[in-house]
Amino acid sequence: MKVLFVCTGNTCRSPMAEALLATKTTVDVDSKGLMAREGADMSEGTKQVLAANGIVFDKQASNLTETDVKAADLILTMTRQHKRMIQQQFPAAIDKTDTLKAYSYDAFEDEWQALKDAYLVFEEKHQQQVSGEDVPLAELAASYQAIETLEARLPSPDIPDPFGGNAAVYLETFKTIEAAIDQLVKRLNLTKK
Ligand SMILES: N[C@@H](Cc1ccc(OP(=O)(O)O)cc1)C(=O)O
Repeated sequence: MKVLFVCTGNTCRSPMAEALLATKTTVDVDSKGLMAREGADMSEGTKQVLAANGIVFDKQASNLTETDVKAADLILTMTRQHKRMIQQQFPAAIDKTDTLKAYSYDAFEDEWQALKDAYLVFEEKHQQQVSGEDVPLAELAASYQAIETLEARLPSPDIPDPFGGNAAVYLETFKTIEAAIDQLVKRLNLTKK
């Protein structure tokens, strides 16, 4: 199995994900950027946070190609925008592309289900009102409020770019990615090193 991580510059987030997965498991892994400067070194913050966590890793940035997309079994992006860009450029990759977080945490299943249920309740009340039934406005408002509350609680699947941030920002990004990678290892039942 081949896992491919994708971010913007291929100098911060996707190299961290690649380094972590390569250190923890025997799976075939690579990383690419969507707007990378070909040959660029990893950012200083990335080098430092990897070294501080005992990870020996080196990488030169490069851009995602059709060959990479074809060779990968699973393409995991750092944000929903990366996912959309890949799906636009390489429509054949749709079924094997997701954000790292949503895929690793199995798309936050419980939270999504609660939100779907809340939409159904709201839709039903709305339909009743449209078809002339006497639905109290407060009831309609309350079911809409429930949707907003659940949406606000839904964790974002995006991992923001630490580029230009200080060591604390890089460490936070590293921790977020490491937690997601640990989930990924469990979900895919990968062989640990
Ligand atoms: N591509 C630009 C900007 C950039 C760099 C890194 C970056 O972070 P990441 O590698 O996590 O996408 C985002 C954008 C550069 O190399 O300077």
